[in-house]
Amino acid sequence: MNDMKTFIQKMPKAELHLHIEGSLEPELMFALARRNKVEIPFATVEEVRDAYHFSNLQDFLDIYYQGMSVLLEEQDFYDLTFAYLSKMYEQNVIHVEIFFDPQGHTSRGVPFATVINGISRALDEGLKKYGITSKLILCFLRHLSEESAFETLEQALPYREKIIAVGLDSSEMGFPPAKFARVFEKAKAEGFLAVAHAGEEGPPEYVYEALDLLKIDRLDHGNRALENDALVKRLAESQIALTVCPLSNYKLAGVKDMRLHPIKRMLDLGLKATVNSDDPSYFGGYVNENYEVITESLDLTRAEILTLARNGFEASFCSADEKQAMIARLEAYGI
Ligand SMILES: Nc1ncnc2[nH]cnc12
Ligand SMILES: [Zn+2]
Repeated sequence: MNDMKTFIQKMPKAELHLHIEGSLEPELMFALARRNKVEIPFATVEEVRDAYHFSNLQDFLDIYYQGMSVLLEEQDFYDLTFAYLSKMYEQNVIHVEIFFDPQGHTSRGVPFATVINGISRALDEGLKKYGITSKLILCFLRHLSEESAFETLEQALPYREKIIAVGLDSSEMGFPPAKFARVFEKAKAEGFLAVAHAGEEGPPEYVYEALDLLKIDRLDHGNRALENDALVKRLAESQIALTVCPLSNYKLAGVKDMRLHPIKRMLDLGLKATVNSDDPSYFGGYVNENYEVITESLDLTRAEILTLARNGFEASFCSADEKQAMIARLEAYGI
């Protein structure tokens, strides 16, 4: 496994499913709580880590929304994002497409501008300092109203050149994609691409809705699509990519044993699966750790690992030329 670990570490990679607020490490949470004089219900970093045991998505989300309460100033969003990019540089991740949850901040009185300016200043710096390219995806919180999503889309319009796509996240069960069909229709008309979390906990019908009603360009998670053969066939034929998050699936109890993780089956079925970390601070691993755990549990070959990495570049929202350049770097590495 050690040489596989080195192979994964050195391989050029992309990350396409990362909630920037989910990269808030306990150490930074404490530093920002102190800097901003925000009370948090933990006395030590260890206490925070001890609280990270979840039996489902909602369990996690309650702690995730509480954690982001320390983010108040533009510099906080900069520090959060730059810390993530520094980690990605160490891991040989050369391209990232990151989600942010504006409603998690505007609902606390933090202006949209503060959030996006802090994040995008760090992304610019990440390109200058590390050569990491990036795209930003605005997610609507699906447990909130359609009206709130429309308001958020309006707030985003002055920043449209900084945002490549809209997405849909938060509590899945009981909040089907159909609820946001009109918001996505408007976003697409404004020129944004679209992604949505679907089939993480929700049924295959939610994946169908994301495809047919939200007209998504990429599917976040999609694990439960495997329950429906016709849906698998459609995903395979269209080659719409799935942004799979192995450690997240394990920590949120969707997958009880990593040896049963479906990502290898997805590849065998011809699905365009990619490897991502979701909320690395909460789930115990960044991109490399996600590759490592599936490689070890599922006995993946180098060829399968390279396919997953190639899928990440192909499924990115970069131009054809940019994709080709990244794939060339991977091919040079994999030979
Ligand atoms: N895994 C996840 N699913 C849905 N919403 C999220 N927000 C942050 N992480 C999420
Ligand atoms: Zn996610």
